[in-house]
Amino acid sequence: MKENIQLLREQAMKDVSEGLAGANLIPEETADNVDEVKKAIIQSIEWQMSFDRKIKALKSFQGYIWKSGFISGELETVVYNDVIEAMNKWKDFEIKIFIYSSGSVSAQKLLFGHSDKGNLLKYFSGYFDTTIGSKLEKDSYLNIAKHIGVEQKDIVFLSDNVKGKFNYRNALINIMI
Ligand SMILES: CSCCC(=O)C(=O)COP(=O)(O)O
Repeated sequence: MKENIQLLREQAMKDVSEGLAGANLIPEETADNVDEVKKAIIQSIEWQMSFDRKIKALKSFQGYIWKSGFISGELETVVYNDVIEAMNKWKDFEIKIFIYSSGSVSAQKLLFGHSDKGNLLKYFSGYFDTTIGSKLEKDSYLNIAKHIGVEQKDIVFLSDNVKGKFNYRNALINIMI
């Protein structure tokens, strides 16, 4: 936990020094400022979440919270019925499903392993996170294609990213938003 808070603190210092509007510092903890530190951490996390920031400090903290939340049963992923129908259909057609997310592989497994439709990990043939490369880099998509041994033209990348910034557009894979 302390390491995750330190990452958030360092990120906050960077954000404040770069003059990002809304960024706040997280003070070092002492015997008499515990509540102030807690408040600053919550404020910083909420600010980062408000624009869905994909950065290490936030994702590490997310992984920490998710681990305790999903394992204790306090958290459960809600999955629409048609997702299960689609994945069953793809399985029947022997279409392999992989995940590539800014969330860490361990976070992906927690999320899909603890859903209201049960453990969904059986549907996935592999997991990728930004250790393969940033989602903004074309090479990440090419590396994934290499890893899974499938030609780019035979891959369909499903995304909710409507900004179209990601370089999968140049990686010659098919995209569905
Ligand atoms: C799938 S586990 C983590 C989900 C998450 O925190 C997230 O930011 C999703 O980012 P993505 O790159 O998959 O859009």
